[in-house]
Amino acid sequence: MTARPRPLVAGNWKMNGLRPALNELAAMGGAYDGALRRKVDLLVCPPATLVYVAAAAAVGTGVAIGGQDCHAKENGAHTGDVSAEMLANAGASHVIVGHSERRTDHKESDAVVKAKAEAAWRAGLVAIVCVGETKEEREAGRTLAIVKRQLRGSIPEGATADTLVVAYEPVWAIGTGLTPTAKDVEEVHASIRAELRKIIGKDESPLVRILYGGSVKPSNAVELMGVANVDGALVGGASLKAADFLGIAAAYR
Ligand SMILES: O=C[C@H](O)COP(=O)(O)O
Repeated sequence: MTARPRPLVAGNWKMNGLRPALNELAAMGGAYDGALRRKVDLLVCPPATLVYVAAAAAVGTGVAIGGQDCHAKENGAHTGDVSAEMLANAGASHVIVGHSERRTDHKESDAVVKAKAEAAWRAGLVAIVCVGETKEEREAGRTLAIVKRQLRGSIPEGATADTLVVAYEPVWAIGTGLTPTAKDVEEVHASIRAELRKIIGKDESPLVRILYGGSVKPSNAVELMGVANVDGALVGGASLKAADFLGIAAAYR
C-alpha cells in the first residue's frame, strides 16, 4: 500500500493582520491538542511584519509559521523585499511562492516562482508552490494544460516531499465563495500527482502534499479534504479567525 502524505492545513493571512491578530494565533495554538496534532499539521502565514512575533508566540504550540512570498536573492538593493533567509531568521519554516495574487499583481512568471522556490530551499524553508487556472482558462478547457505548465516551470530540480508542497488554487475560486466540484478537484489533483511523478520521480511524488485552496470553509472542508489526492488546504479568509481555521482542520479529526 502506498503511504499517504500527512495532511497540512495552511492559513494565508494575505495583507491582513495587525498585532491583535496574534490573539487568533494563540487560540489556534491553544486548541491544537493531542488528537488533532496526531492527524494534521497546522501552518499560519501572517504578513511579513508579524512573522517574527508570530513565530515566538507559536513556540510550543506545534503551529508552524511561514512567509507569504520571498525574493530570490539572499540580500541586496531590493527595497521593500524580504529574502527567504530573513523569513527563516524570523522563525518561519515555510514560504508560499507563486500565489496567483503575486503572479497577477507582480507579474511573476513561472521562472521567477522557480527562483523563489530555490531561494526557499537555500534558506532551509519548505516551498509551497501555488498553481491554478483562471476562469477563462477553465472555460476554454485549458485547466490541466495550464497547471501542468505552471508545475513544469515553477518546480526546481531536486524537489522532495520534505521540501515541496503544491497548492492547487483555481483563481476564480479565491475569495469568491465559489468552489469546483469534488470531481473537478479530483481530476486536477490526480493530474498534478501524475505530473509530479514525471518531475520528481515515483518514490517522492506520492508523498508530496497537494493542497486545495479557494473558498475553503468549515462547511465544505470535509467534502474537499475527502477528495483523492487532496492532502490539506491553503486557506485565505477563513484562516483569519481561529474558530473557522480550526473548523477546517477538524475535517481531519
Ligand atoms: O492562499 C489562499 C487562497 O488564495 C484562498 O483564499 P480564500 O480561502 O480566501 O478563497
